[in-house]
Amino acid sequence: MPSASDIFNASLLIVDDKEANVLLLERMLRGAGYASVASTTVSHAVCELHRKNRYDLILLDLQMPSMDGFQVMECLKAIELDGYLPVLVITAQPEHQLRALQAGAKDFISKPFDLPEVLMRIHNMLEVRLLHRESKHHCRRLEETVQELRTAESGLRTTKAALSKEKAALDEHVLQLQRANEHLVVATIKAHELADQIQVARDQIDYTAQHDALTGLPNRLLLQDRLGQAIEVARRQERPLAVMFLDLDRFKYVNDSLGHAVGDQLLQSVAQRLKSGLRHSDTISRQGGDEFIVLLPNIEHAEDAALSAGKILAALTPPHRIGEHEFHISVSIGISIYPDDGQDTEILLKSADAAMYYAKENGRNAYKFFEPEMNARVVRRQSIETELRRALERQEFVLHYQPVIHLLSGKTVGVEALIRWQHPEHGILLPDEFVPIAEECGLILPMGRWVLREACSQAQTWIQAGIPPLTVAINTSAFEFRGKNFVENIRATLAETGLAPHLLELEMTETVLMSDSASTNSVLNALVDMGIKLAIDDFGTGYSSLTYLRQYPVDALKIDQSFVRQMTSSTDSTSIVDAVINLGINLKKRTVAEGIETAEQHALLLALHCDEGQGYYFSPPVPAGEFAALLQSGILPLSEHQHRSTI
Ligand SMILES: Nc1nc2c(ncn2[C@@H]2O[C@@H]3COP(=O)(O)O[C@H]4[C@@H](O)[C@H](n5cnc6c(=O)[nH]c(N)nc65)O[C@@H]4COP(=O)(O)O[C@H]3[C@H]2O)c(=O)[nH]1
Repeated sequence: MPSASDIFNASLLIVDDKEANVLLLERMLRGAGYASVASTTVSHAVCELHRKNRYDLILLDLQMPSMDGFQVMECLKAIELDGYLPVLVITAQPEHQLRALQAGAKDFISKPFDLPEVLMRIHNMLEVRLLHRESKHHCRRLEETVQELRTAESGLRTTKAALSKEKAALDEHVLQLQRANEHLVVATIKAHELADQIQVARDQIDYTAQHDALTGLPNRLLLQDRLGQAIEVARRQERPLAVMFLDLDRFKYVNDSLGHAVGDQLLQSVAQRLKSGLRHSDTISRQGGDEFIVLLPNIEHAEDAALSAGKILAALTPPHRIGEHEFHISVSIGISIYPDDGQDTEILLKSADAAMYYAKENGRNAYKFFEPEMNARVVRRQSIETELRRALERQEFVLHYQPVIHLLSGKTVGVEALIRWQHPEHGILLPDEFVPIAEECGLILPMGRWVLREACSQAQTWIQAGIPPLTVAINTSAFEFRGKNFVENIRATLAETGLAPHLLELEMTETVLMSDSASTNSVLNALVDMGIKLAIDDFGTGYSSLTYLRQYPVDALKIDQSFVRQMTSSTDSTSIVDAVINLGINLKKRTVAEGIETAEQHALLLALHCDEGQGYYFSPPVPAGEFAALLQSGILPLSEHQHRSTI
């Protein structure tokens, strides 16, 4: 098997006509440790570059002007004479995926990018590529040796030495191999065994190319093949078949917080359970990441697929034990049926995928059959992604500001900046509609930098207008936090805008802190050394582990609004809020309640000694001008001396 260093030293070429995409991929690959990454935006140049450099992997965009990805592949075929194209195509159009595989590409990644998945696909493909090359090399050597034995030529002295007279006729040889300045090596070689070994190596190559390295399940290439065949059979026999798209619920959370090694073991355990819950004739494949596809070729009615889906949900219910951890992981399943929901592989997979999103939205751990209306959502999501790319350039983002109130004094002590997208057709879009998509396709990084600069310069503008300094809080996604120049960018932005570091607060979710790596520690410490404040957002909804609270220099805990909302009706929620506030008091961390909407909630939080709060009760998030007017008119009272310590 190729070693990790072989893989990370492999040569890669990125081909995309869009500079921004090239930069994003380059940065991502270099960040992941790949040492040799080249790129071009000129599709005409690819064949010449490959002829010269023989890349181990070419990441090829399909849609390029003048010479598209399909034409590039045709040209590469003339160079790769053994027919193995080391090409991973990148496409935003699902209808191109299968066509690209048929044209010789070995795999595809879809836009928007799912970064961990992209890295995993590249890693797996390089593993297969290098293994393929290594095996080819061995095959060639073995074939040469067999040939040499047969002709006993090329400077090697071979002695046919039968072990016994009867065996003399057999193809067993003793080789004395001696090249200039080398020791004599004596080897006994059986030609028929060599031939067997060659066959084993070939089988191994085929197997590796068609199976997922982590779980041993068929990969997407083999699934496409089997699904295509199953559709043919179903068409001839006029029978239905079912495709199930499975996505693990909250797997990213496990992977991000406990690391890839635990995530990998969990995926293996899930694969095992899936196998146990289905028939031998069914194909269970892993598509990459936490996505699996099941093909049920032998069903009588759609209801049979519902039975299988029910079995899968049940098989995954018992906890998975990984080392000292015990995990409960559920799955959302989308089901499409041939011929009603699609008559080819592509449409069936797309329909199952769309249905899976509905299963997720409807509470997870469930299955849903495809319905035609589900397509609309997928189309909207795709259009949002395309438009998101242009939104930054067209300056369609704005920040709204919500005051943070010191509960005891009633004074405004801070402000949270929240992004909005002024969409030319859909009007104002809230972050839940586009931030997750921006995270998936990497746009969260430039978007985050814009939010930081805009919020800091706005806060500084208010100070210059004579408003007493307020702490401005911004939301930081885990992706931004892990980005390379995160700390440097903040330092530069503060210097540029002139905002004092102690007036900036970064809100992050617990996931960021859970990664427990040396780099998390050093980034947090660098921020604190600069004087920046740190707050944990949505506190109470994640692990809320006491270990990291002690370990990291966090200033504030923001109590999730779901608890605040239920406080007056559920004693459990009140107990949780009370516990978080006490934790804050004991660990000397500020507590900030989110989503205060009523006087009753306000009074209860005051009684529980919560330090600060925000919510519609005081003010919704409003545009910058309106926020300044609320302060200047005294509707939001200000304090000359901001006090932000715990009560
Ligand atoms: N029902 C109710 N809601 C209230 C009340 N008071 C405030 N809210 C809403 O609660 C959310 C609080 O923000 P969050 O928990 O940080 O949750 C934020 C944050 O995680 C994320 N987000 C917002 N802006 C950014 C940004 O600039 N960058 C990143 N990475 N994420 C952002 O999107 C989430 C949602 O933001 P919004 O839609 O603006 O939703 C905001 C805010 O408008 C209330 O009294 N009742």
